[in-house]
Amino acid sequence: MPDLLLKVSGVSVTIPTGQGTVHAVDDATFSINKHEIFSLIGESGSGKSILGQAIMRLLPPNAVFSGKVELDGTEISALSEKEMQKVRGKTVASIAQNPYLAMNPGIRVGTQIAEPMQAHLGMSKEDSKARTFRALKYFDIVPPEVREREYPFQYSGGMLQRAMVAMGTAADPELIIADEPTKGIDVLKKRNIAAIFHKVASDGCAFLLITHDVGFARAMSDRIAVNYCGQIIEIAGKDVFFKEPLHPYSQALLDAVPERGMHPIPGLSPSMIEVPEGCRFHPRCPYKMDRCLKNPPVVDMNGRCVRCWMYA
Ligand SMILES: Nc1ncnc2c1ncn2[C@@H]1O[C@H](COP(=O)(O)OP(=O)(O)OP(=O)(O)O)[C@@H](O)[C@H]1O
Ligand code: NI
Repeated sequence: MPDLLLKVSGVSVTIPTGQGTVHAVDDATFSINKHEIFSLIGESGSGKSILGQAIMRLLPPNAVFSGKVELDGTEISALSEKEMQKVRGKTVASIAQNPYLAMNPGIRVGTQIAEPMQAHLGMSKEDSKARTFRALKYFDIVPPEVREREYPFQYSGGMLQRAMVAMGTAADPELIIADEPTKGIDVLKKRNIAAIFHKVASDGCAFLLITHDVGFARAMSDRIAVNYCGQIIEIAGKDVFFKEPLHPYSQALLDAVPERGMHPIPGLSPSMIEVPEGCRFHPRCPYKMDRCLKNPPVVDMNGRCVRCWMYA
């Protein structure tokens, strides 16, 4: 048995708004093993980021959470906010999407990297400084003694991105949640990010990658989960998934990537407030049957899961 790290069981999140209740996440169930790179893909607005926020306990204040999240045997969804603060950054860290927003422009980069080590690992200033030097060198931000003292505006975009990863990994977390790490960056920088993540992963850290960049997910992941309209509709090993996606939405999603002819998915993305009854994909599905108006079961085929009547 692989070593279980994160277990998410029946997690749902709703957010009340002036227009109605947003069903952002519905019944999310999956797990991530130690050292594993697990990607959550799916179209914009399908609830990927909210699921990441639910795990980190960083949801919008009015969001309503239910379900259970366990990390390394601890039920983190039941911790007090104070206890959760100790977990955040230490056991599970997130890497923000936009380094320009995530870094404090008025504080030296070295100080920002050292801070989580002092806060979460109780390291002395000297030790954290030595580790920061190592981290800067590790991520090719050189010379460290100069770069450490610089402010974010003195960094290039790529360097800032690497500094963000250095910040996220400074306290040696076991799991990193990276939401859209390739958003708005060019192919070359994307390769850099992939290389950095692989490097961190090979040192034993697991990843939850949240992305609608199917190519990036393919290059990075051990396993893939597909999100549609707030629900995970398929979970599979990367190779089998790309060879033979089972859920009709997964098939449509892969047909929509440039390498496969960019065939658009027919129909419109559903509302997250008035979600379709039964299978949420049925209004757009070419294989629709009568029973698709009822909630489909999650069919488990030796660890490969698909939420679809065709396989029930
Ligand atoms: N603070 C909020 N208040 C109300 N609704 C929200 C809030 N944040 C997100 N939502 C809604 O929750 C749903 C899921 O949003 P989420 O950001 O998780 O999607 P996503 O899959 O990450 O999309 P993207 O790929 O564009 O980042 C959307 O319908 C969104 O409008
Ligand atoms: Ni998002």
